Amino acid sequence: MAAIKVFAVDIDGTLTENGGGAIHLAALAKLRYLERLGYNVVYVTGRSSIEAYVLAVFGGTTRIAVGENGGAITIAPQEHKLLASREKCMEGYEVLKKSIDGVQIKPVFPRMTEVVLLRTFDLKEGQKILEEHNLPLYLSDSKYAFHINEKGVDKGYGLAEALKMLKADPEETVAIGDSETDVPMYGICGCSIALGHAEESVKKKADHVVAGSEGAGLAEAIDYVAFNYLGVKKAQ
Ligand SMILES: O=C(O)COP(=O)(O)O
Ligand SMILES: [Mg+2]
Repeated sequence: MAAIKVFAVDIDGTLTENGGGAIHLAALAKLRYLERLGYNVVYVTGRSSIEAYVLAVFGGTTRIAVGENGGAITIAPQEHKLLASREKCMEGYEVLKKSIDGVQIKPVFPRMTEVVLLRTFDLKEGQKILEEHNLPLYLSDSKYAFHINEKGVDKGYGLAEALKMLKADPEETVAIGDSETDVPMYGICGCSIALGHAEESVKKKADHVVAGSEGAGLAEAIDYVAFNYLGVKKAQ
């Protein structure tokens, strides 16, 4: 593993204590400390990139925020790098709405490159319908929402763009998350960690799994990296 420079951190279920979004403060304190030590802590989330950017500002971490499941990167209040088209994703939404009952937009903060839906229908059935209509889109489940994104646009793609801005390499990056939407990050990073409540299919794709969940699991993951990759000695 190359020397670590960046921590790519998911938000919901990883930094937050519950589905309601409450931040695990001990984990946030550790992230801010990592930033003080000179590491870059970058949020990579299905939330809006603006929410993640604001969290980075108030939390004291790197002000490059990957949101919308990799479709949007916010680097300043008025500066966003858009990696996908919301219009194309809206086409998929219109098709799904006509084909399946219960397809509803989730009332989240505005999105620039994707569509966010309530988890109120069968995801596999939805994906089948997108394929039947030859739409270059895919559905994913962060456990907090369903996302319609353009094929090829995922957290790994968005993180890779953010790392270019930091002049950092994926090999020098640790990815920490809790759901299937984090797996594309695992695939490109030098070290990947899944939290304890993640599904087996997600844990299998990670280099390491911690016991703790939501927030506490992130704090445990940071300790794991510190002791195993940053040369920090465990107190005897
Ligand atoms: O899907 C969302 O809205 C948020 O999920 P994430 O922060 O776990 O990616
Ligand atoms: Mg998550």
